[in-house]
Amino acid sequence: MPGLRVRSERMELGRLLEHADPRAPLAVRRGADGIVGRGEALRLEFHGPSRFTDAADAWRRVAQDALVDDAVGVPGTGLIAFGAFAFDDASAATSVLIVPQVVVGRRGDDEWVTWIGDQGRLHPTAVDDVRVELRDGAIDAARYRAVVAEATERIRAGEAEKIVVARDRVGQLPPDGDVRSVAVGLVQRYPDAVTYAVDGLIGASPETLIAAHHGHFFSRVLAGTAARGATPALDADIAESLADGDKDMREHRFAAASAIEVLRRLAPDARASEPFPLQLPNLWHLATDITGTLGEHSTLDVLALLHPTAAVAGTPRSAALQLIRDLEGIDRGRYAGPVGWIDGNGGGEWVIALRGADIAADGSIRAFAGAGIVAGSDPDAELAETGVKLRPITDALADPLPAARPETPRPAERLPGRQ
Ligand SMILES: C=C(O[C@H]1C=CC=C(C(=O)O)[C@@H]1O)C(=O)O
Repeated sequence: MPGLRVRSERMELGRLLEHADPRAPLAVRRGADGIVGRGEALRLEFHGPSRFTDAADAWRRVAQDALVDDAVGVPGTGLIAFGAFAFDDASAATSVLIVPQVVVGRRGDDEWVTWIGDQGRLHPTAVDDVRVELRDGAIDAARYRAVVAEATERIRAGEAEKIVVARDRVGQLPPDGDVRSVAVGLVQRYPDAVTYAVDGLIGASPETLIAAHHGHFFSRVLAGTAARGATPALDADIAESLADGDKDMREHRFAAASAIEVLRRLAPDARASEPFPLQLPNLWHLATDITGTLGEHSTLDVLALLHPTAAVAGTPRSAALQLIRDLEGIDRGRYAGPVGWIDGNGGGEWVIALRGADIAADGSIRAFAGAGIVAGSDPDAELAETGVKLRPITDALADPLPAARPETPRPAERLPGRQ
């Protein structure tokens, strides 16, 4: 196959998401910045345990053969692919790398368009509203409480120290529903999160698995959660007690340790912050930031080792993965897998596909949210926590284009025992 011809040039753009395909948007956005793609110049699919290493090898070949003329030269210009990967080695879900026919992007003051091949056209169209209500999926509230109780039993029995178990909600996109409006709603409400839309997977993730540019990387591990307080004083107390709390800190340390261990193997100079409370519009998380020098490693090579961290699987990893299969009893698909983009040098940005949903080709929607279970976890509290975590995608589907950003959390969503 002849190499892809890629050309990036500066161009003034309007609203980025208006350039995406309404039914199949490709986007990775944080606030005003981000990249948006349209069309497919190349689509590569992967399955099974070797999906990351197969993707890394295939991508190296594509990048080697590409003819790139990049007059802009900032992260996100030149050859890029959007990607989304299944959570579990045994998943039936397809993992993909998609090179669009056209990419538009903005980073600070830089705005550009990238043409891949000669089929791409700019075709901005106004974003339409779409409204979808989610309902119970395979794991309803009662079943989730039972799953959490069973997970704590298994932990007591010594089968694992931490298990992240999830529940699902489902819905149906109307024919010709404009999926871009969901992304717009997420960008508006969660400007500091990464809004992703790749091959039907859509959400606003606060958790960066690996972002690497010019050999330097950043990773943010999140685990340990509390809903926001209704007043500033309560909110400050909640953040403080989250950082002082034994259960959440244990839950966090398992996740941070799993990422630090892998990243130090790849980058001996990797440095980790102390855990700190991170404020999101709907909740607090405990966060650890890790930075260092990645050298020549492709971000896909990193994903092969780093995924799944104990923020989404558990500790020890293989025992937790088997327990997740047994206890949840459904295929997570691409929920909690890596989603993001990669450039021709292997740099890019991958977040964990959290706070979102997967929309299948027939319009069926499945949203997931999970919680880390350790000794002492309470089923009611974990159910409430997953309710708060489902809120970004639930709200974006129910009311994608709010006139103004909403703020304080709804009282019904406050987590038991915290306020
Ligand atoms: C598994 C999810 O969140 C993870 C990330 C942050 C905090 C988490 C927690 O406190 O349990 C989870 O580890 C999810 O949002 O579905």
